[in-house]
Amino acid sequence: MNIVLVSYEVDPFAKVGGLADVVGTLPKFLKDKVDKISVIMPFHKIVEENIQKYGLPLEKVTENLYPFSHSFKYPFSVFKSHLPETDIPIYLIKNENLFSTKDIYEYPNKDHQTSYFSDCVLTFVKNNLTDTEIIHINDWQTSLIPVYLKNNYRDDKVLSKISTVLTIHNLGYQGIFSPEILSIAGLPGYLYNIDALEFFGQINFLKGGILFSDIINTVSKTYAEEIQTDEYGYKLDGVLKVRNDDLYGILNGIDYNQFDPETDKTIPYNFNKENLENKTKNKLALQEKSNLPKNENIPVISFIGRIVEQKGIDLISEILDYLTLLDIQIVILGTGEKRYEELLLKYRDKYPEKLSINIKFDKNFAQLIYAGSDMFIMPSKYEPCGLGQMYAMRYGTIPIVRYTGGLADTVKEFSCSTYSGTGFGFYEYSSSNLLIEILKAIHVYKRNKNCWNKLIINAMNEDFSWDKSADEYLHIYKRALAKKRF
Ligand SMILES: Nc1ncnc2c1ncn2[C@@H]1O[C@H](COP(=O)(O)OP(=O)(O)O[C@H]2O[C@H](CO)[C@@H](O)[C@H](O)[C@H]2O)[C@@H](O)[C@H]1O
Repeated sequence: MNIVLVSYEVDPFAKVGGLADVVGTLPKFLKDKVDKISVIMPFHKIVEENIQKYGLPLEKVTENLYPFSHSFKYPFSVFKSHLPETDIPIYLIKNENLFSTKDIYEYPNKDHQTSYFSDCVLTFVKNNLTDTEIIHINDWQTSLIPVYLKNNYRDDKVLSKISTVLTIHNLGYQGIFSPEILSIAGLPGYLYNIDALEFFGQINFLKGGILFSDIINTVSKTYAEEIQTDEYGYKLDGVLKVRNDDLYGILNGIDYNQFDPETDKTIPYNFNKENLENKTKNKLALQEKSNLPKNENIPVISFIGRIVEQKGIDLISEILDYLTLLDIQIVILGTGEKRYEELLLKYRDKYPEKLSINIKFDKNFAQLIYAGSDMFIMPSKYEPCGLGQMYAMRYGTIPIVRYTGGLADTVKEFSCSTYSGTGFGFYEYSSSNLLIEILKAIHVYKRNKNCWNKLIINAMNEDFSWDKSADEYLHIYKRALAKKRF
């Protein structure tokens, strides 16, 4: 089986969120189960910096290629590196003008950029990766690939043989643009049709991915169900229901080798279940780095993520005034919507002894937070899978979540009477529910140390490694090969 994964983000070449972790890790776990696996992504500006930072190789594979169908007849070149500590090739598609922004999602005409990229991928595959059997695309940015395949290249000797799998990491982002994009992208006008890419008078790239991919999956079982409902479907629930037979939910894993508190070189003190004193030392280091008073008895509650409504940031901001009355400290790391960033910074100025607000992207600081906090909050409005809660548990930090999507599939409600479970959670999306769960957790932390320590052990005993999920991907790849939709 020869597989090519295509993504806009791949860790460590370019990372904004969880998509990069998944595409940067999954191939490592599939490598020994398939004949060949490679990854393709855009050569974003940040990639050059990260290649140097991580000491990765870079060689030019080809240049002066032009996309077959796209109306932008700009040449592109392809460079090759590999995923760290593996021989898995990653091909980087380079065009000076289209992938030049500092932030990878900053380019003003994203429809031009992503459609150009999608057609370049297929041009490169046809020229250089002719034995490809499956293209595994991720999210709306790469969703035109199956659309090109099933419409423009259905008679092509190489490309017509390829099956496609689409992973939806977040249905909230769909790539909706004006209909002119069809002719710019060199796609047939008949696709402006309710049974194809038309979506309330516009063109929806993700809808194209859903309709034209052979198999679709999302990143947890619960989210796969939720997106078929009006509440979570973002107006694509009907289309997803049509594809219900080909829709799977496969929980993401995390890289247990890279994210291991016993060996992680990015944290000051390594620890394990038998040596939790070192977790406390990380807590003191975290307090120092966060400019908070150093005191191991004050519970530290953290949040890491994109500061957007999806992550329940509105709930957090609603209760900050109340939380600061308690004997706790809060550390927030993230970037996102300006209005929330500014609001959080205002609170930080009001309560500098209690709140540490860090508006930046910093992978090493994130590791210190996972290792040094006591509790990790993720009160998401919706959460396809969520990786933060898994990293937190791996580092003995107790998740407090809203039971939705992957959070419902990974966090088990803790009970002090049976000493079972791994965290705390609530169902109805409200700030008072979040507050109640935080208060419950603080109560256990302060009043019942035995119970809290058991909770830490339970969380650290969970297994979210990729092995099982990689087998499930193998299964859907086989199905995709068997089931080509024409
Ligand atoms: N400021 C910052 N500094 C350092 N690190 C930061 C950071 N902000 C975020 N991160 C890191 O980015 C990742 C976020 O991953 P998540 O899965 O929690 O959310 P995201 O919404 O991006 O992903 C989407 O895709 C993934 C993958 O499928 C799904 O799990 C998820 O539900 C879906 O919303 C984590 O590794 C986190 O540590």
